[in-house]
Amino acid sequence: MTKNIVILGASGYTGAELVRLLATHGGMTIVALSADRKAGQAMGDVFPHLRHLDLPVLQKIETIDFAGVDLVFCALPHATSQAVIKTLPASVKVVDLSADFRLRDMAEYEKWYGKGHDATDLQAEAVYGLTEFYREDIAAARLVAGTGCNAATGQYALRPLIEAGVIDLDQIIIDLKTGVSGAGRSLKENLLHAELSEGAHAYAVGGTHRHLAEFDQEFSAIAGRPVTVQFTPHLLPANRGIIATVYVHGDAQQIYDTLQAAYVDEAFVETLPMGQHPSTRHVRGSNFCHIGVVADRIEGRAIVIAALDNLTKGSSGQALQNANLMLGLPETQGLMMAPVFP
Ligand SMILES: NC(=O)C1=CN([C@@H]2O[C@H](COP(=O)(O)OP(=O)(O)OC[C@H]3O[C@@H](n4cnc5c(N)ncnc54)[C@H](OP(=O)(O)O)[C@@H]3O)[C@@H](O)[C@H]2O)C=CC1
Ligand SMILES: CC(=O)N[C@@H](CCC(=O)OP(=O)(O)O)C(=O)O
Repeated sequence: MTKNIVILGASGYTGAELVRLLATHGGMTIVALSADRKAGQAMGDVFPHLRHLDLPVLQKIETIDFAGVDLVFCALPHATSQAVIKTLPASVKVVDLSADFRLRDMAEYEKWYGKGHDATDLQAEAVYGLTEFYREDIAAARLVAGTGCNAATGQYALRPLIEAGVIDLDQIIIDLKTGVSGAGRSLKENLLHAELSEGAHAYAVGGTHRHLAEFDQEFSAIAGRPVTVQFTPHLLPANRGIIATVYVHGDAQQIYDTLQAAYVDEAFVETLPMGQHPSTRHVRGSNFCHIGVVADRIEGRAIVIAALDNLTKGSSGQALQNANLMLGLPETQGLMMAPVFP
């Protein structure tokens, strides 16, 4: 018996990526797909790369019957997500891809997202969705909050190092580059080809990116004291992929050994041999995160580089990994595809 699945926001990038992943999963059946402006259209017309699949027509959320549904992937914008999830039957498990349930401190949510939370009771039960670090809680959860894609990349590089106490907690710089699909499919002037191609630029400079709230929350919890990192994202003229170059103070070999030991049994997080470093090209379309460590020429400093695909390990792949756990399926089911290269 396969599990009955609904994808809300299926006409967006992460929703479409979920459909792509579920096409070969084998243990989940899509029973409904939602859209807003594109409701009424066939998924294969909205996304011709999915044309070969036999899929339900896109429909408005309010017309979906959730009886018999095992799990909902909610790939809606922030704020819309919480308004919808709080109306779902309590029997339905939910993996939310938005930021609505990531932050435990509601004052922090209001500070970074500009409005109060409308589902604080649900927030209190939500589990943060970075699978490798919350595995047991995720398996038992009804509601899992997918992480920010930039936030995931930085955390894979840093969490084991903060936990092991092998880096200076007050000297962490995350310099991150991301492809444009992280911004979603809606039309925005700053995402036009002419604004993006043939160049790269920083954004949210000076500690203003909302994923800092996730870094603050998670790193401070691990360290048991406030940890504030410097973080600057850059937009690349690429569709998929995130690469974070993280500057830390600590012994490079010890840093390497710590990361290697932390991830040696993980199916999706690969620590490259010491001195090698990753590329977004080698994780594209896959659920893998590659991590590399290089000693800096300055004694006592190291560079840790992490790369993943924002639409797989950074969102939809992570969401499916979590859903597998929540539904009692093998964690890697439907996710072991090799990256697309070149
Ligand atoms: N893109 C990424 O790499 C990542 C995204 N996320 C998060 O995942 C979520 C989805 O992102 P993404 O797929 O990129 O976004 P898109 O903008 O590509 O898609 C948004 C989806 O939500 C639907 N939608 C928008 N407004 C409403 C509404 N008021 N009521 C009902 N449906 C609505 C859209 O329908 P329609 O188009 O038909 O109007 C579309 O299906 C967001 O919260 C995002 O922050 C998280 C990590 C990474
Ligand atoms: C390229 C780009 O714009 N990327 C987005 C992050 C995408 C993501 O993780 O989304 P949410 O946190 O919104 O869910 C950004 O940096 O704001």
